[in-house]
Amino acid sequence: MTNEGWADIRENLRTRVGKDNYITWIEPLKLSALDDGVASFAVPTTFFGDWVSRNFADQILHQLHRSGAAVERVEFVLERNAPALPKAAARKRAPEEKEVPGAPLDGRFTFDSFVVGKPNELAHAAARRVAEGGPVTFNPLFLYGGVGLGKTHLMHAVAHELQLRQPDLRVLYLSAEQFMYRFVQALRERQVMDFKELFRSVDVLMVDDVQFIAGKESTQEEFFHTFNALVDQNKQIIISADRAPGEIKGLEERIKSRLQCGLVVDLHPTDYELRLGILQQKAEFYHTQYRDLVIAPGVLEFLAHRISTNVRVLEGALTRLFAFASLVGREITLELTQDCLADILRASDRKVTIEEIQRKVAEHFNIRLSDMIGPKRVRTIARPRQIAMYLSKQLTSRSLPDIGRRFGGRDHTTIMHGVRKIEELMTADSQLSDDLQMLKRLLQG
Ligand SMILES: Nc1ncnc2c1ncn2[C@@H]1O[C@H](COP(=O)(O)OP(=O)(O)OP(=O)(O)O)[C@@H](O)[C@H]1O
Repeated sequence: MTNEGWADIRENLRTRVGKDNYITWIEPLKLSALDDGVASFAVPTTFFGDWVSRNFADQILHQLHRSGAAVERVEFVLERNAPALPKAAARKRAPEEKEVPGAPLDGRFTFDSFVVGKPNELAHAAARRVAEGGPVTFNPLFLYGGVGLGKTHLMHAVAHELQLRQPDLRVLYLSAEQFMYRFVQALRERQVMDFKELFRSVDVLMVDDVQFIAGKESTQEEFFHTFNALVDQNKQIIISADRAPGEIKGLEERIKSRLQCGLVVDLHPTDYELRLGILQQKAEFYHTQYRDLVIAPGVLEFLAHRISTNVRVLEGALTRLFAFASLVGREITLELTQDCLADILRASDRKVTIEEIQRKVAEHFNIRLSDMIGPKRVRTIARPRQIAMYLSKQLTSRSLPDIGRRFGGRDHTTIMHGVRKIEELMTADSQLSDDLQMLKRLLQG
């Protein structure tokens, strides 16, 4: 195989790893040798080689296999050490194949790089089961959870794994938005039959962020038929959304009920241990990149504690921290972390809302949420209401009139009275002060 042959194969990787990854990591690779089943690629730096090896080696190998090359292993060698490829090497043509035109998969989103903890263990186990590619046991697998909790990561991991285990499987991953876009395009170009045929011919269909089609009638209709056709053929479907099927407003009832037919699992917000695990994994990786950087004890723990919004923010913070520390050539201390990430840390300070406070307090005292804003004056209701007023003053930056408005339009003097009452009682009543401590802990995460 020549570098020209490699260039053809490389093109197939473009759709799999995404444009950005392709330009950064795949395009610069030069095939330098193909001997004894080992394909050697010349890379500009050791870090570059490490990264490509960790993230894309499997896919490169897979594509080489598909092209018919007799390769068992790929390796990445520094450019200056790399042997030159003989110019006259034979070239094998890639067999004609009908590709399933899905969205690109991110090569970094694999099961290996997914850290499992209590909040995501069920979703991970379900995704793993599907990735094994055995008989379809639950259809669809419906994954849901808040922003940046790993839904897309898990879906891509399933797709990678399936493609590795069963290269001939037609796996189609795309977002609901892309599904709609393609459908509209097919309508416009009068190619709806082709569209239907394509979507009904896949073995595994993955649709990310399905909430997007809520309220879009004809797209929903088409999605419904595609869904049914695939389920009828016993083809696996994986769907993700930001909330449970029943809670997606604007989604037709018949779709909601179909989506609930299989296994519905949620990714819970991360807990401290999971965040720390993710940070440790990423830091370990960065160490291979910035070998001289020292990270002081306690820094990762500090970040895991302070940044509880989502994993994407956590990752961004660590990337910035390592890049910054390597630029200034200093140890990553707590102080440097606080300086470098001041904006992220500020934005991540947990913001508690009055509604959340009312809900938690109502739950804690076993009263109705509506009583928080209602007129009842009996003590069993009035006292929790005052506690909620007190916590609203303490934990949010809202003014008294503003808090009053959220407590059923009460006057700011009523709120002030409530706050003072609790301050007074709290010094003498240890039960009350325990309740307050616990509620604060619950609310502040
Ligand atoms: N458990 C985990 N282990 C390692 N990385 C994770 C984990 N969970 C999330 N991430 C990382 O966090 C980032 C965001 O994850 P992902 O894109 O999968 O989120 P999402 O749930 O699809 O969010 P959105 O709803 O915004 O699309 C990714 O870089 C992903 O690799």
